[in-house]
Amino acid sequence: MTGLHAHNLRQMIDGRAVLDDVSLSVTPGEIVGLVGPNGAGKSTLVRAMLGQSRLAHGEVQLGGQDISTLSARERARHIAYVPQRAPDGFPVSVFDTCLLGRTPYMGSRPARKDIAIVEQVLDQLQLADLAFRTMDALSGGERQRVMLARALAQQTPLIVLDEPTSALDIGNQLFTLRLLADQVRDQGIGVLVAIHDLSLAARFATRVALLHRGKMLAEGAWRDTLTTQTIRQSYGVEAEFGQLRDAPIIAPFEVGAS
Ligand SMILES: Nc1ncnc2c1ncn2[C@@H]1O[C@H](COP(=O)(O)OP(=O)(O)OP(=O)(O)O)[C@@H](O)[C@H]1O
Repeated sequence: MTGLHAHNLRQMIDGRAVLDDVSLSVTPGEIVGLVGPNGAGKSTLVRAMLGQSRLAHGEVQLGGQDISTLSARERARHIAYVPQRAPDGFPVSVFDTCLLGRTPYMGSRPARKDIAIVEQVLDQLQLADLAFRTMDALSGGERQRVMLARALAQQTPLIVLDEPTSALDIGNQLFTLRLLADQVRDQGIGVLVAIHDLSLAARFATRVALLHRGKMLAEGAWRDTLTTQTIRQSYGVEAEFGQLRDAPIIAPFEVGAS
């Protein structure tokens, strides 16, 4: 059971279509970058793809099965989710928060293997020094990195992340995207990441999907998806394109272009 496929999703909120005939897939070995302006429907689509939404139309399939027919435990063995906002104010240690990622595999208590995996992930994310701090005693960026650690500890073939770099400094943004790219290359996992930074999306995503007002405006290689015209239409800005070393740079210049 691997690929995640959303077919023709339509979701209504207060009589308005917040997702309108949206299809999107993520399969092992790729990073799909989901971009679009505020309110475009990225988080709504992410939640729908996790099987958490009531849809007016369409279906989400995980490995060919309707995701809504799978138990929470089955889903959690296949998809790890990093939410947009890490919950704050709960006095649980970083270590125990990451251990929650092992829940889909655990009985009533963690096995030695679960502990070892959490230790390894905390080392990998350079969070070992914070392991016994409680989540409510962390900065916003630290909490966000712990949520990523929890997802990695889940060891799933798919990871879905909703703006995992929004609270991170530039070093940790790069570290996070590189780490995801390495996991895709070395472990063959599939990643769906909603992200605002178009340069990072273009640089790290194997495919980019641009959502605008609940519809999929463009999807494919970043050069085809993120064009002067699609950025103008969706974000209302004039963007300039450049390249530094091998990295594409997409910078907004003028507002009010739509
Ligand atoms: N519970 C709700 N009640 C009413 N409207 C909602 C609700 N949840 C989401 N919406 C609306 O649905 C639309 C899509 O929201 P969503 O959070 O998916 O956007 P987004 O692309 O993730 O935005 P952002 O980049 O700001 O995080 C928005 O117009 C939002 O106001």
